Amino acid sequence: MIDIDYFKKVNDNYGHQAGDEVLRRVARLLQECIRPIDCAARYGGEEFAVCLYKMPLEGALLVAERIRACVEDYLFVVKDKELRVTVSIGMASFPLNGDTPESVVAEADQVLYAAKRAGRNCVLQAGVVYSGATSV
Ligand SMILES: Nc1nc2c(ncn2[C@@H]2O[C@H](COP(=O)(O)OP(=O)(O)OP(=O)(O)O)[C@@H](O)[C@H]2O)c(=O)[nH]1
Repeated sequence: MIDIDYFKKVNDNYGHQAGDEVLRRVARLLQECIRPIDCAARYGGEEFAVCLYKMPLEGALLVAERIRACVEDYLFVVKDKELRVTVSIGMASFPLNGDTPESVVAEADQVLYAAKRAGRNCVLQAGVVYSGATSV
């Protein structure tokens, strides 16, 4: 699960249409970071879900870190204004962290909120320290 950090500030500072454009651009960045067989979807609001098919955990962590860094490095240009955003990412693996789609998503959501509490702009997987963030 992937959530844009402090997205309310984007709306407040640049307007709702700029926020919409950032959402569209983040969606495209996600697509560019995954394989055609994988799936990226908007889950709601400023939250996205990425499903990596038959991906070992080490590989999934690399993809998640690539997504985090890709968004961090991207310069968004909206109505002649430049802005940057970051994302927090919570990872869960099937069947390690849940044996149904619902339980894996719920676990990823929990870890995502731990990533927010850990300071944002980081990738967390339950029990794994990554990107300098605090472990859950
Ligand atoms: N422009 C735009 N804004 C949206 C859309 N859906 C949700 N939002 C906004 O996303 C913002 C989410 O704000 P919060 O839930 O407070 O989270 P945040 O500001 O991203 O802060 P953290 O998640 O805690 O880092 C709200 O201001 C919503 O109005 C959308 O489709 N377009």
